[in-house]
Order: sequence, then structure tokens, then C-alpha cells
Amino acid sequence: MVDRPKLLLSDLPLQAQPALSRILDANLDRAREGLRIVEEWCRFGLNSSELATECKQLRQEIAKWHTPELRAFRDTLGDVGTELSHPQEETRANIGQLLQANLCRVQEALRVLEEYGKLYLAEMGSAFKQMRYRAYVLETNLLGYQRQQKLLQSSLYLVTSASENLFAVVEAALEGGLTLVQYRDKTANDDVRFEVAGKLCKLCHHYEALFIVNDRVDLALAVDADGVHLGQQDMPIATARQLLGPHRIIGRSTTNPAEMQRAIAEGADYIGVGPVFATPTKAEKAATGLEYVRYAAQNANLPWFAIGGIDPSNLNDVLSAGADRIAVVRAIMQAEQPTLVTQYFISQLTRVQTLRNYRSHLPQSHA
Ligand SMILES: Cc1ncc(COP(=O)(O)OP(=O)(O)O)c(N)n1
Ligand SMILES: Cc1ncsc1CCOP(=O)(O)O
Ligand SMILES: [Mg+2]
Repeated sequence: MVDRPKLLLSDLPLQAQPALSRILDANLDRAREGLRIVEEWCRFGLNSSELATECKQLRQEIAKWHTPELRAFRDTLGDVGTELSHPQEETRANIGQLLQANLCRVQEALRVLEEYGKLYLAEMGSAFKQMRYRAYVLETNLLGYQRQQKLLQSSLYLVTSASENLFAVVEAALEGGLTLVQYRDKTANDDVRFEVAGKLCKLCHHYEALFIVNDRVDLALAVDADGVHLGQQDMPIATARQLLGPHRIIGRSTTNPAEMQRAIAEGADYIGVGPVFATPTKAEKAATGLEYVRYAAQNANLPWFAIGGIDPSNLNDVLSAGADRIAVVRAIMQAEQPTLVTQYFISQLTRVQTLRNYRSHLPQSHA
């Protein structure tokens, strides 16, 4: 038996009853529909029973307030607002936008229910205020979960270098299927960095790729990036976590097992492993060689990216040493055809990941 609150519609002035009921009815519908749309993605897109359950519980709680008394005033034909829609409602560029739009719709509807609900029944206002906060938490958790999932799915990481064709090259790589980009510019002024990072962030999000900022937590926050990459000389992970909150990604560079273990203990979401080979992009850092890649393959229990001097000609050596994720600068930033190089890297990385995954499911005697 659903425990329905007792509504006191008859206590209201007569002329206000239909309008108030229609507002509540329409917004109860709106909130429930929006949540259903988000729930479907949590369930089928993210396979997250936790997030899907939260959507469902919120929906069910809202449904308790959707009484026959309220529905009785529904007058769809007489609703002057059914024709009104914003052009943005007609198109959704990607899942991120679709989720954002529907979460926003849910939060707006909950706010309307909170305010008009107070005229209806005192408890309704406070009940919907609680639900509105739950919707905010849901949004943050969903965003964080999406980021971690995307990170796990990313096998190729483009770290940018200053270039006249920066946006064209990054877009070409995104066209090739790239899902993880780091903005790295060691020399530009802050005003330039801010402008470029903001534009790159938008570009990456348009392609549903993650956007990470090198070194600078403040810049990452300023442009609403998905996270930050910190080297051994950059700020401690714990401090960055405090500033960025629990749902953004923090990466750490490592060059040896001790740094790797420390980064894991400190709560990094991923690590860089290298420079594997000597590279002019990071000339001051000695190469770790493939030995450290082998160590990472055996010991790292978080996503790790082999980095440093990797290109199509030596990719196989890195993969044979156990890597299944790589990060590159020059191989894409200086490529004549960044889309093709990206596609080549991703196809090779996917091949080894599929093979290793298959082998890991074989009985020991066949592996
Ligand atoms: C994925 C990834 N790994 C390592 C690094 C290097 O970071 P850091 O040691 O801080 O050096 P700079 O990039 O800041 O010169 C990286 N950026 N990305
Ligand atoms: C930033 C960084 N950190 C370790 S190696 C490296 C640069 C890698 O650049 P490239 O792919 O051009 O060798
Ligand atoms: Mg750094």
C-alpha cells in the first residue's frame, strides 16, 4: 500500500485550486519523466545499479505525491504551454548534454514543487526541498562516475604541446576516437592559458572526451575541466583533492616503483609511467626504459599510461612489455595525419586489451 499524504486542496480559495493542482501535476510528471530518462542511462549506459536505484527511489517518492486528486485537474488540451519549446530542446549533441538537460529539468520541477507545494500542504515544501538536494547529489555522483568510466575506457591519452594548429590537431584526433586529452603548455601566459584551456575543454566535451589540465589545479577549476595532472614537483594529491572535490580526476607522473606506490596510496586516479624512452619533449628526465613498464604491468592496480618517446615504430615494444594504455605528445601533435595515427594507436591498444582480456578468462592451462 502506497502511503499517500493527505492533501488539503479544499482548504484553498476555490479559484486557486485548479491552477495549483495543474502546476503540481505538471511538475510531478516533469520530475518523474526526467528521472526516468537519467535512470535509463545509469542502468543501461553505465551499468550502475547504485545510481539507477537512487533515481528509482526518488521517482517512487515523487510518485507518492502524485495523487488522483491532483491528476483530476489535468487539462492537456487547455494547456497554453504545450506548444512552447526552446530550439535547444529539439537537439541533443551527446549523452552528456541529454543528461545535463534532464537533470536540470528535474531540479527545476522539484523547486516548483517545493514552492507551490507549501501552499498545498506544509510537509510538501520540506519533502521536495530534501528531494531537490538529493537530485544535486545524484548529479555530482553521476558526473564523477561517468568520468571514472571514461577514464577506464581510454587507452590513448593525448598530451598537447604548443602549436599553431592546436585546435585542428586535437579535433582531428578526437575525430579518430580519442577520449582523453591533457592541455600542457609550459610557457604561455595565464591569460592565454585560460582562454585556450576553456576552448579545448569545450571542444573535448563536445566529443565526449575527458579534458585534463597539466600542473594547474586553479586553471582546471576555472575552466571546469575533468581533472588535473600533477608531477612529482607539483602540489600534493591530498591538497589537490581538497580543492577539486571527490569527483574530478587526479593523475600523477611516476618514474619508479616507489613513486608509483606513493601515488596509489595518496589516491591518484591514474598514473603516468615513464619517460619510457628519452624524449626531447621532456629532455631533463632520464628514460626509465621498458623495465619500469614491466613492473607497472605486474604491480599497478589503477589505470596507467606508458609515456615518453612512444610512436608507431616502437609501440609494439611498449605493448609487449605489458602496456595497454599510452600517452603521447609528438606522435600526434606533429603527425601529418593525426586522425589516422590516433586510429592506428587505438586499434592496436584495443587489440592487445581484447587479447589479454580473453586470455585472462581462459583456464590456467590454456592461458
Ligand atoms: C600522462 C602524463 N604523464 C606524465 C606527465 C609529466 O608530468 P610532469 O612530470 O609534471 O611534467 P610536465 O608535464 O609538467 O612537464 C604528464 N604531463 N602526463
Ligand atoms: C610530459 C612527459 N612526461 C614524461 S615523458 C613526457 C613527454 C612525452 O612526449 P613525447 O610523446 O613527445 O615523447
Ligand atoms: Mg607537471
